[in-house]
Amino acid sequence: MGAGKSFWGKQLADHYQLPFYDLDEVIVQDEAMTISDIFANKGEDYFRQKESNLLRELSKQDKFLISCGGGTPCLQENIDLMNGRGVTIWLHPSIDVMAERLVRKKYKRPLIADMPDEDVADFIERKLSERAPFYGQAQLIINQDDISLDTFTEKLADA
Ligand SMILES: Nc1ncnc2c1ncn2[C@@H]1O[C@H](COP(=O)(O)OP(=O)(O)OP(=O)(O)O)[C@@H](O)[C@H]1O
Ligand SMILES: O=C(O)C1=C[C@@H](O)[C@@H](O)[C@H](O)C1
Ligand SMILES: [Mg+2]
Repeated sequence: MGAGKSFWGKQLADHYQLPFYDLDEVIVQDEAMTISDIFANKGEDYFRQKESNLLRELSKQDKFLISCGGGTPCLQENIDLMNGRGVTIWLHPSIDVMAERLVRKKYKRPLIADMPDEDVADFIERKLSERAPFYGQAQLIINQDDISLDTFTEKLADA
């Protein structure tokens, strides 16, 4: 959450002229509901199932770029699918940078929407340590705060 997947995914897809899918946005359009409303009305399990189904569906295409959701890779079959279909990148800025971004857009993220601002950094740290075994299976890791499109294109050229 707040790592910059949606922010950079769109720019990278434009750069490489690839069809772009922000998985969260695809879910929102398909359900005609915000993510917060899906969590509240249909539950997280429903969201996770939908997320996995749509990932599988979108991955049938030839060339594409997906910005997944923060929880998408945390199901082994999802990270296996992503690694099998292409290049995966773990965007891993510092916790402080992510917390600062998320506090501004908390309402969009049901996992933190009702959390006091001062608790967000601890929550991210906890989530990251739970999720690192999955995120760490990505083929490339970008763990700097100041990055540009060149940061990606240089890494991808070597991939
Ligand atoms: N390098 C950056 N410079 C400035 N703003 C940024 C940068 N990266 C991300 N942001 C902003 O930070 C916020 C969070 O980024 P973004 O939505 O891309 O995260 P995400 O990884 O897609 O999170 P989620 O897992 O919740 O979908 C957005 O408002 C985005 O515009
Ligand atoms: O980190 C997460 O579990 C989430 C991140 C967002 O991308 C959304 O998929 C949703 O808010 C859940
Ligand atoms: Mg996103």
